[in-house]
Amino acid sequence: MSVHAAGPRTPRSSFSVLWRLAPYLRPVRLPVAGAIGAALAALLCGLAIPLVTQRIIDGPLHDGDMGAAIWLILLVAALGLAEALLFYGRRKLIARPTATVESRLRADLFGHLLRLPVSFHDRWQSGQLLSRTVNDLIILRKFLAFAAVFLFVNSVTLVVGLAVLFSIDPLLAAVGLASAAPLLLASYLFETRYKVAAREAQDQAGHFTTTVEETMLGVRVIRSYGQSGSRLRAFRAQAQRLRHAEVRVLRIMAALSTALLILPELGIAGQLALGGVGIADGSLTLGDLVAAVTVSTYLRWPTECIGWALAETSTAAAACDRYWEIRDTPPDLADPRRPRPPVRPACGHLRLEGVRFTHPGSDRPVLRGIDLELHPGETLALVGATGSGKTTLAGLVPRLSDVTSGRVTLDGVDVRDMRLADLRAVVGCAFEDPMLSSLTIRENVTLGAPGASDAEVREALRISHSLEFVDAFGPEALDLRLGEQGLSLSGGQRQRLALARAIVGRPALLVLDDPLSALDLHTEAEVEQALHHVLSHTTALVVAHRPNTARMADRVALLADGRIAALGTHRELLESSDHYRSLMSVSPHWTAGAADGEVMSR
Ligand SMILES: Nc1ncnc2c1ncn2[C@@H]1O[C@H](COP(=O)(O)OP(=O)(O)OP(=O)(O)O)[C@@H](O)[C@H]1O
Repeated sequence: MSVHAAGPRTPRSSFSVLWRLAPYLRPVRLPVAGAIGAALAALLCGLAIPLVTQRIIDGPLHDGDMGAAIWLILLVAALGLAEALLFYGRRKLIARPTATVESRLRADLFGHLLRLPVSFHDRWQSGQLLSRTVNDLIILRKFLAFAAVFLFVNSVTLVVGLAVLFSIDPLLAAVGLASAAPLLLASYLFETRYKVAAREAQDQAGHFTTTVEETMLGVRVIRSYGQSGSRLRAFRAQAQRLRHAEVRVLRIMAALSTALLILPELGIAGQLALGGVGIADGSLTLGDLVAAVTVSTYLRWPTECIGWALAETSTAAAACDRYWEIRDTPPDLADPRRPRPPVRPACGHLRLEGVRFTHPGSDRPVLRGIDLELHPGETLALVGATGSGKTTLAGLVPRLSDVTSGRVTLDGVDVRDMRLADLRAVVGCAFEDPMLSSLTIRENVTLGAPGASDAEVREALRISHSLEFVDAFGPEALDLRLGEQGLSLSGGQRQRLALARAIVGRPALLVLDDPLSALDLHTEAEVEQALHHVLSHTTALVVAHRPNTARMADRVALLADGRIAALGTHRELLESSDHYRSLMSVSPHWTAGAADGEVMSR
């Protein structure tokens, strides 16, 4: 089970984190600029309304000229309508580019995840990856569509609004400014706390997703061990932690919002008091006071909005940080700079030379110097105690991991010098855990050989003894979509489909990691018989636990203490190696008969 969930990295300012999105915004800069332009135009319309109101009060209304007033009133209505239309235009313009940015970020993240080594996926919780691929990118899209635009536009609104206030009356403007300044300071101070809380809530959401995902995938085990109650308790505890984290975020936001609400009201009250004195001593007109209060009221929303936008910026920065945490992990299984062309036709000549391997994060080498050669067309069974490193060794051939030192060559070419696509076209793999996707049977089988014809698919299904149960699904069986992870099939059926997938492209080299473990002995023997026919033309490295599989091989390599402890035919090893005999559960006096094919159990 994967367990890793990275914490926040060295804190950096929200803006420097979010700046990394710039390359994604560049291609959509025109509609984004259009949306910002529309928002600024809407702001100008909104700010013009109090100035026209001032004119109406101090002009036509003061003089009793209703004819002139009508035109100005119509202008106010037109400005209001234009503001609403521009508001609509902004939303329409920003929707498509931000959705485009979101989908590009997601595609790049997903592509990167597929290039990251198996060891990365072993360490990371799948729920964390899921929540970063889905939730965090939704947060980023919403930030770009709303908060980022509002932050910019409302900052401009505040500056322009204060300038308008100063043009009406400097004293009233100073009162408005005095109420806005502490708000900006408070917003800045809240930002750091908010960012930490937002990051914690996002990490908790990732843990939560992991729990739900693991529970759904392991529902059979949970039910069969009567663990539903304990899983529910664990789920509730996690939901509680998520709730606490989210409540913390909301509390910080509530405190900030309260400050944002109260201070502008106090400012407007101050303006009314001072304005009243000004009108009384004649230094201010009624129109000036109405215009100043209207502008201040108008500025309440941008002020409030800046606080909200800063909080959203913190949330988005935390999501962005989580996104780049994965993108910054280097894919260690990249294509070489100057790939060597694959040998054509491939012979399947495999050599392991001085191969050593230590799992990342471990200090204990699993393989300590493996030298092994598989001649073209040869089948070699790899045998060893559980945990001896058979799967690890088999995974080095298709480069699921790379050797720590030494090298693996295929037809004389180091596999690290080949393009991954070229390598995987030559090497077919089947593992004990047959991962099937929720695709059709045909798509699952032709995963590594997309051009395979129906006849080739059916032949692979026949060899893997899958044809019978596949045909039982009906005439359109190949187009039948499997349930998630192939759960609508039995374990043995899934293994047989995975085997068909490995052999359908007739690869030059097959790597089979105990792919028949879920079959009954009788079916296994039949599949092996059919496989034997295929393997006579193909080089095969077969991880084997059962004597039947080992007996089918031309040679057997015994892996112990990270080295090849014995190499020979099944019969030779039965005679020469106590360790091999004990692994094959054969007593010494059985060896000759066993080698000739008598029944042995695992
Ligand atoms: N991702 C990993 N990180 C650290 N150690 C690992 C990792 N995967 C496997 N190991 C360790 O490497 C060793 C070899 O594991 P491997 O799965 O290759 O053994 P195996 O011979 O195939 O076992 P089995 O027969 O039970 O399938 C084991 O001790 C295992 O605990």
